[in-house]
Amino acid sequence: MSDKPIKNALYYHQHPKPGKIEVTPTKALSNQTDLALAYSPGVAEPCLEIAKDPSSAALYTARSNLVAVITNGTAVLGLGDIGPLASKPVMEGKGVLFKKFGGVDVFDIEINEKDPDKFVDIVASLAPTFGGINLEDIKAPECFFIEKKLREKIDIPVFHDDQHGTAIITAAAILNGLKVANKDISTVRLVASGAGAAGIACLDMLVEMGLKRENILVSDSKGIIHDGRTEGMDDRKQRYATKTDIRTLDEATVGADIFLGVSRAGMMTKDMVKQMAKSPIIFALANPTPEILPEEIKEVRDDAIIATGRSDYPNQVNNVLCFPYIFRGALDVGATTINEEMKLACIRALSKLAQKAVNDDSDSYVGKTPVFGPEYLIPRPFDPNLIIEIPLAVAKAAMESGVATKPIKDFNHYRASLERYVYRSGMVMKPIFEQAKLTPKRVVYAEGENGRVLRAVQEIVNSQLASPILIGRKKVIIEQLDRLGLETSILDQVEIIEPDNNPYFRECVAEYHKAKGRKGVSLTLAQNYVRTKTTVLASLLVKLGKADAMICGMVGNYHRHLGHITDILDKADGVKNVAALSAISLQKGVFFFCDTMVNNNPTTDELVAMTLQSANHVKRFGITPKAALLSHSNFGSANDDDAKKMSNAVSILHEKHPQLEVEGEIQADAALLENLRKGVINDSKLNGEANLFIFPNLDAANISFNMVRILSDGVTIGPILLGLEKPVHVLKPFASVRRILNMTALCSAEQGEVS
Ligand SMILES: NC(=O)C1=CN([C@@H]2O[C@H](COP(=O)(O)OP(=O)(O)OC[C@H]3O[C@@H](n4cnc5c(N)ncnc54)[C@H](OP(=O)(O)O)[C@@H]3O)[C@@H](O)[C@H]2O)C=CC1
Ligand SMILES: CC(=O)C(=O)O
Ligand SMILES: [Mg+2]
Repeated sequence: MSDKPIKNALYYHQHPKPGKIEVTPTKALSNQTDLALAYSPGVAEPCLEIAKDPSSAALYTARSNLVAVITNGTAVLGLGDIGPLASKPVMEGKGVLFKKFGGVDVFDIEINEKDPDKFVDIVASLAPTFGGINLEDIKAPECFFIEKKLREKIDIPVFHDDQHGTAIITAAAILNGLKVANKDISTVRLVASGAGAAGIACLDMLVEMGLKRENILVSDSKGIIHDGRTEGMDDRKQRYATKTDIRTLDEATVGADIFLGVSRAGMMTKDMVKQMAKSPIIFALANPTPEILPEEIKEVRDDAIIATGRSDYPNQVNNVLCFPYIFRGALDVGATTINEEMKLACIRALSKLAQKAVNDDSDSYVGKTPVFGPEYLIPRPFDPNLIIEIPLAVAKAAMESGVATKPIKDFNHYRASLERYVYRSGMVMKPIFEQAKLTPKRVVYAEGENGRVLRAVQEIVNSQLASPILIGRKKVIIEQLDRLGLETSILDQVEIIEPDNNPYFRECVAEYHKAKGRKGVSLTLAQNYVRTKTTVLASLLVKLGKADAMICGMVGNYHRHLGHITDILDKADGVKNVAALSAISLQKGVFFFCDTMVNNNPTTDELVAMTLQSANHVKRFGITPKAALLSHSNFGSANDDDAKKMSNAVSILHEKHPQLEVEGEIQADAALLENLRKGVINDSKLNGEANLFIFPNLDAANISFNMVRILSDGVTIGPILLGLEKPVHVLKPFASVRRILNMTALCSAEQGEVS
């Protein structure tokens, strides 16, 4: 790695506050009564209940959803024994993944103790706090002893992620790789580099799946593990000590079908790759730098099936595909352990999920459906099916194998409860990103010198979400990239348009003068605007077809930007007015608000139009729109003009668009709560909870959205500008890098002609 991405990673970890996680209370503590319940005297009641019946801790505390990620820092990724303190970013990272992907709460615990007996005692003594223990990055062979002892001592699931998580994912991906290569597990020859925690566990699992022990050669830091070797051996390595004259990895790879790297960076060479069998399966899983990089393999073989542990290559074989979900399933049934049956269920579910990706029409997410094959052996970490299918399979296996203390009675209900995690994890943008990568557009950024824009552009270039065009001074952009620790090489894939040296200057001025000449803008003034107002220039580039979409608003006033844009760009065909749609992804789901930015007091017709436009946009997220036209009035309970215009708009929508689930005029609580709604009317066209709120005026929409945004910890998207001829979005000055990325993806994902 050069030091630029490293600086970027340091910035990420440092801002907006140090680290990656925090602890958030789940109960209000807002008055004297709350205080008396949460703390003394009320807190004594659950304490006494738990003292009487320990299982009631699951009812009165966070224990049953709380997992400890525990390490002593002796084998941190492939970085070696860097100690417990230095391992903390990895452990916090595991915590984030547990929470984001599986809804599991985590305390990361870094223990300064290498003695295995003492370490076991410390961890075992923590069991009352947790519903499960996830051991992480503890070196072999101590990790085997530690895990075994802990499993004997405590009756909550103990899982060593580097062993079993890695083994589960690797087994699923190798089974699928063999299917793609059309090879049989019982006859293939495998060479492993690494016989530590991950290595031995992967081999044990593959043997359980049918790989012949005699077809395996393993190498560690002392060379090939062979019969009679004594140096650096332990019981587990001994099981893979083969009768062989081969002593080096180089010799071992001749004719091998599979290479499994769970050791260190750079252990495999191109020469080794060359001498492997036809369609070799090469899993270089060391983190952060694999045993060999995919591009090096591709230089010498075009038939290799490749996986790494990283997210920037296809086939990320990483235990993140396992631990959030296996724990989710285990915790949900109160499993006392994670047993072989649960691990096998996880392997089968993972492998099936990837194989299912064959033109799968059932996928409710729009955008590219990955197709099972050499570049897609295993689901991707953001696959929303993981949180549904894996815990279901694990929970069933726990029940069938008799280790579930809280068996699930209704699996349909359980499935539905898992679906809610999909939105919690910010996966709402997934279909948009997938579509964006298929149809990347030329997106022009009016504030191309802005630091957050440049950070976003780095990711946009890396992930090929769009072809960025930056408006700004090249010299300043380079200085900014350097200051921010970003790669200046991204500029190879970015077009820069300098306002003072603009190759389209004449065309832009002519176009602007055409639009504004009869509105008091002289030719000289037009020249001045094109040179000095970057939003004007960006809009002109879109108008002239030099860019497909635009993003602005990092500096200045929203309406001033919007004014410049609407001076130049037309509305889409048939559209009367533009409007802004803002979304927020909350624990309960994703909710859309319209119009949060543009129209002060929309008319009935404008409300109808914005409901339809918003509903179309909601569908782009793979979500069925359920619209509510909100009011202070509930189905005629008030009789003023504001209530009537909402009611009239709903009548038009019911008549002309009967397929749309829409209701109103309706109060916000009745829009969200079906029971409340049913108490007023019994023929509602809206089922369940509304997710698209259309407001009677700008004040109501803007105030409500900002209130929800600040009072919740939701991920916000937007404002999405609806109704223009081209995708153009005005952000707010506080827009984060993530927001810019999301809005860029929306621009690229917009269907329609690219000029
Ligand atoms: N993609 C994924 O999901 C995962 C990847 N990993 C990666 O796998 C690697 C190993 O992790 P883990 O098993 O936990 O660590 P361990 O420390 O338990 O094992 C490391 C293994 O690598 C071997 N090794 C170290 N240096 C060399 C060398 N120069 N030549 C040959 N072998 C060497 C060690 O040999 P010896 O036994 O002689 O010390 C040992 O067998 C790491 O890079 C880690 O990031 C781990 C878990 C999950
Ligand atoms: C992924 C992981 O757990 C590791 O590399 O150690
Ligand atoms: Mg690890």
